[in-house]
Amino acid sequence: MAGSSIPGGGGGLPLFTTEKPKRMAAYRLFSGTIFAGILLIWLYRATHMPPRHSSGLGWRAWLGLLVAELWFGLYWVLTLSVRWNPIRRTTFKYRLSESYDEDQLPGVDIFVCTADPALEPPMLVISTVLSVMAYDYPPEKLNIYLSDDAGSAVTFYALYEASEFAKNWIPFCKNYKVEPRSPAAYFANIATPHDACSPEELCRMKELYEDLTDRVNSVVKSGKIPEVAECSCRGFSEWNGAITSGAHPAIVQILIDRNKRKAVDIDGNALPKLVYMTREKIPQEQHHFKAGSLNALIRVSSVISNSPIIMNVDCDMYSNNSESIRDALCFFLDKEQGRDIGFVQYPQNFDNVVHNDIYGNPINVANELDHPCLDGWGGMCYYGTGCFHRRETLCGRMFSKDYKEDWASGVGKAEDANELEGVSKPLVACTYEHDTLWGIEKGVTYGCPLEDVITGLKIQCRGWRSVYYNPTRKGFLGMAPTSLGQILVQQKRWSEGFLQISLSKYSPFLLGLGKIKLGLQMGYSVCGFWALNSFPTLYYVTIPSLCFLSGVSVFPEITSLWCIPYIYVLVAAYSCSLVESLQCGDSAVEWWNAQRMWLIRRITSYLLASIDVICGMLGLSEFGFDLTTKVSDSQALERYKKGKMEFGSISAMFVIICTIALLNLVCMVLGLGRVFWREGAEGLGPLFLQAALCTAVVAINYPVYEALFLRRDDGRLPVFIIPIALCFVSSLCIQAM
Ligand SMILES: O=c1ccn([C@@H]2O[C@H](COP(=O)(O)OP(=O)(O)O[C@H]3O[C@H](CO)[C@@H](O)[C@H](O)[C@H]3O)[C@@H](O)[C@H]2O)c(=O)[nH]1
Ligand SMILES: [Mn+2]
Repeated sequence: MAGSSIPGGGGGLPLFTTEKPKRMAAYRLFSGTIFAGILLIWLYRATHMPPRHSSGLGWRAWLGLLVAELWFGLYWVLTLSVRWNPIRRTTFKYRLSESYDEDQLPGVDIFVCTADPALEPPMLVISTVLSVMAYDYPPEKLNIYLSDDAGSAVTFYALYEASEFAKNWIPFCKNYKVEPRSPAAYFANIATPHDACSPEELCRMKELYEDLTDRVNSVVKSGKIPEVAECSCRGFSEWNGAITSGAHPAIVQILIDRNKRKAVDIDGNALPKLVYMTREKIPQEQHHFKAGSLNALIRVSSVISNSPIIMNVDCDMYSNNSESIRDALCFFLDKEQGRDIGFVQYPQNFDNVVHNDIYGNPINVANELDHPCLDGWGGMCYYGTGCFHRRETLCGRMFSKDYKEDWASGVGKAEDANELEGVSKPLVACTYEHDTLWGIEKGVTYGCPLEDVITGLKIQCRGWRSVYYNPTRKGFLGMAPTSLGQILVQQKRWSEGFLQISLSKYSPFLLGLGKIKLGLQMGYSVCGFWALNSFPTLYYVTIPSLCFLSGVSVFPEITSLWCIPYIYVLVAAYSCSLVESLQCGDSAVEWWNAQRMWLIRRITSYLLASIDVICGMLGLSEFGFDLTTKVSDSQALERYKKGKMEFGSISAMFVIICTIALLNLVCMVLGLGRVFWREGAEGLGPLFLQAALCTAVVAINYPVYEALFLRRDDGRLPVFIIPIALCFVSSLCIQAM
């Protein structure tokens, strides 16, 4: 069957629509007034410079603040790009099924990546695998691949158990229209049996799941594969030699093979194909982390199923909506508007964040505003998980007007599983990519901690559009890290990756010149320059406070008219941000917590990221990928639920946080004391804005003081950090006085 034999969208009707919200004019006007305020602030700074040889901090502080305020203002202009032009997409799945028979739908290859059975428990991994196996989609068209970078027999065992469990789980999901289809998530939340499902049926399923959990977890604990399993699945024989996570041969095992008679569920329906893969690893060869495994998956799947659509998820990101494939296809298969759509990205949402999360994890504003704006500029970025791609796009194809996708390609390959395994193995040998374009022009790009974003940008520069789709029932739910240390490490990886991209030849302004819209280039740069916010922010939360301590005024006096732009810009920008958060579904507390996290991230993760990028450009360091752990101990979890910040193991970043928190506390107390003691309330006039800034920094840092002085649990900050921080604080204060 040729691709062209498939008819277009619903008898000519579009398979999706795009809407623009009204009332953007008011917002744009409002932004204009803020910008006017920013201009006035710049003007004030430029025209009120204290004389050069004035005493103390005066003019040097002034100059620094000028640079900081210039940066903040320009950065704010960048952020307008992710407010200017939001759009909203709606799909029509019924039209898709009206115009395509089930057997005309394209094949879909789904990739799941895991890298460490200790940080990513096998039960978590297989729950994700089961959730994507149970998509509402013809199973003959569905192929699931698990890449295990650790080459762990235990993970393989878990996948083998999952392949057996799927025979019960998939019909259960489909018969009773269960949501979500990750068994872990489903059984964790279920209060009452599903309407259509009898209590006995539910009970039976639950028992099967509990048995599965017990078996897998006991193997995880003992590390020994049961003999029964070894006998019934020949794949285990691959683990005969000495295998470690850093050194192992290539293994490809097809666990469910549609050509086998056994590969049906308990109702006799076909099961999706299920493949386990681990790339060959030897210590002296680069393996390129997740990007490397995705490229290996692209090659292996090209010989086993070669579906025209590829979707990939992280192992902790289960499918929460069984219709996501059909939704995504509404974009690709729309005859008029779908031809140049290269990928469809779903938002990242989290399953494990609690209400009023202390880390401000809910990223509703990003999901409800920033991303729809990127989409409005024709290019949501690729976030590495929860994304549907055309295989061809991912493999480097340029968009051209006469390109026609062969949606029927790949289906029904009838080769023997043993043969396919044999053919695939050499494709994932660690030398396979030598002298090829893999990681450069083909597949996911190497050499950057944000391989996904750079890959997405390149695809857009090859002429493809991308789409952001955010349905009411979330497509995917993942796990957010719930300790401060973990979050800061993750944020460092991201901001470092973004900055690296922005300063390289792949910068959206260079690579995208003339290929993507200016708004999109700016949109990329909002995250692209995250890291550079560190220096001005650090400056802003130290120098004015130190000046306050020593009585040097660096802002206009409260009675001066020049105060108005400062107050207006601050009040307007912050109230706007609060209103946006509330509108997008965050609570006020979450907003406040997110502001704190902004400050903390900027002075820690972003700072270290900037330093690392600079060192990297000088050839002094190389990037690594610190995996985010998906397990947390039960006490830490309790503390998280109670809204206590979890500091955990000591890190240099915590020293910075404490230093800033203590510095501002000292400056606030001593500074206010000095003013009132020497000059009384009037003395505050010239220093009012500084006092307010210093007090705001103190107020937002409350959880830090709590963790330093008040808490006694294991998640608090270790006491010995206080003298270290105080050393820094006192030396700064002495210099300022
Ligand atoms: O050598 C590696 C390292 C990681 N992974 C997998 O990559 C995924 C993401 O890793 P994780 O530690 O969970 O990182 P996060 O910070 O949570 O991931 C976010 O950030 C990454 C880029 O930094 C993106 O690739 C992810 O999609 C995005 O969810 C996981 O499935 C890992 O198993 C590998 O397969 N091989
Ligand atoms: Mn993750």
